[in-house]
Amino acid sequence: MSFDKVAIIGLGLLGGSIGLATARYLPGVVTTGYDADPAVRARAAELGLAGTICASAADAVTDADLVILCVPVGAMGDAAIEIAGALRPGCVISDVGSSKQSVLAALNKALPGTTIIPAHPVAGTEHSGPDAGFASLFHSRWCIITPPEGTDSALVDALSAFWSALGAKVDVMSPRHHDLVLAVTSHLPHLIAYTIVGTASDLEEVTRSEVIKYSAGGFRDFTRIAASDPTMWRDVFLNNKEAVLQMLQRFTEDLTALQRAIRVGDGDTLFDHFTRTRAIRRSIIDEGQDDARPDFGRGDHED
Ligand SMILES: NC(=O)c1ccc[n+]([C@@H]2O[C@H](COP(=O)([O-])OP(=O)(O)OC[C@H]3O[C@@H](n4cnc5c(N)ncnc54)[C@H](O)[C@@H]3O)[C@@H](O)[C@H]2O)c1
Ligand SMILES: O=C(O)C(=O)C[C@]1(C(=O)O)C=C[C@@H](O)C=C1
Repeated sequence: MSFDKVAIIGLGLLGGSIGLATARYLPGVVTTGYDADPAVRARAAELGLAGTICASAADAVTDADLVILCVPVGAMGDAAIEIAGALRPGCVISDVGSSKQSVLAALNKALPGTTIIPAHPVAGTEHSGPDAGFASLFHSRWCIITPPEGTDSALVDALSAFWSALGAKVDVMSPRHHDLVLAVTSHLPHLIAYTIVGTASDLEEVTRSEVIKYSAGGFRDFTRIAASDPTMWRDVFLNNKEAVLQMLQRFTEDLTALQRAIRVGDGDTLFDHFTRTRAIRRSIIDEGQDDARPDFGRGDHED
């Protein structure tokens, strides 16, 4: 089976990119879109982010066989409540949220008896809004599908095929495991970036203009991440609290160990640690997981 009519709720970076990618790679699929913000709906219509931009969420989902919620994770429940009475029988509900356990719980609560198959394309940039979307966002990126136990495998296969058609590589895992893995690979790095950029801007002996003027490679990369959408990331931390706190505890212990090595002049510990982390970076590149596109994530891309 495959999905012929896809409704996209939330037309920012992710929703817009899904609409553009569907038009490009699945031209036979009909798309509808809705965003709670009228200005976003108007811009989405100008940019052609979906075939039809609807005036209500209920209108957008009426004929859909797949609905993808592309709103901040804290807004998933409300977005689902808005479409509850308008879904046609057999419609599959999915999403793109960065955390999965709380989203699944919110969707189950709002849409009892509906087939819910959460997903998370691990692809994005620090930009948000309808102008940030582009069709190639998902190329060679992982999309993690987290079906609840007992989900019809034909529907999971159909959702996998949809994401593969948009260029993604698909993996399936439990919502709980997803949240633990992403806590260390995505959520903690964002928290660290938000912290270090804030720390640098609060220093008394180093002026803010010096921080901006002398921000060489390392700090500059942190500022890119720290420019990510505040609403999205507030919601991620509030919704993946336990896994993030678990990883943060472990990180703090490891940071303290390196702090001690610096204080006591233990060069071997520092050297061994840096050698191990360099090997991890090299294996990411060997697996083709590095951004192949020059300047990807800095606002420039091939579209
Ligand atoms: N930005 C990334 O890098 C990235 C990557 C992967 C997944 N995600 C996830 O994708 C989701 C969307 O993120 P984004 O970057 O596209 O955000 P975005 O800010 O670009 O777009 C979100 C849109 O949702 C709309 N919205 C909010 N509440 C709504 C509601 N109840 N009904 C309809 N529309 C509503 C907003 O008006 C906004 O236009 C989030 O859950 C995020 O965690 C983001
Ligand atoms: O490249 C970036 O700007 C991102 O932060 C993208 C990123 C990530 O951490 O990898 C951010 C959040 C998402 O849920 C998925 C992808």
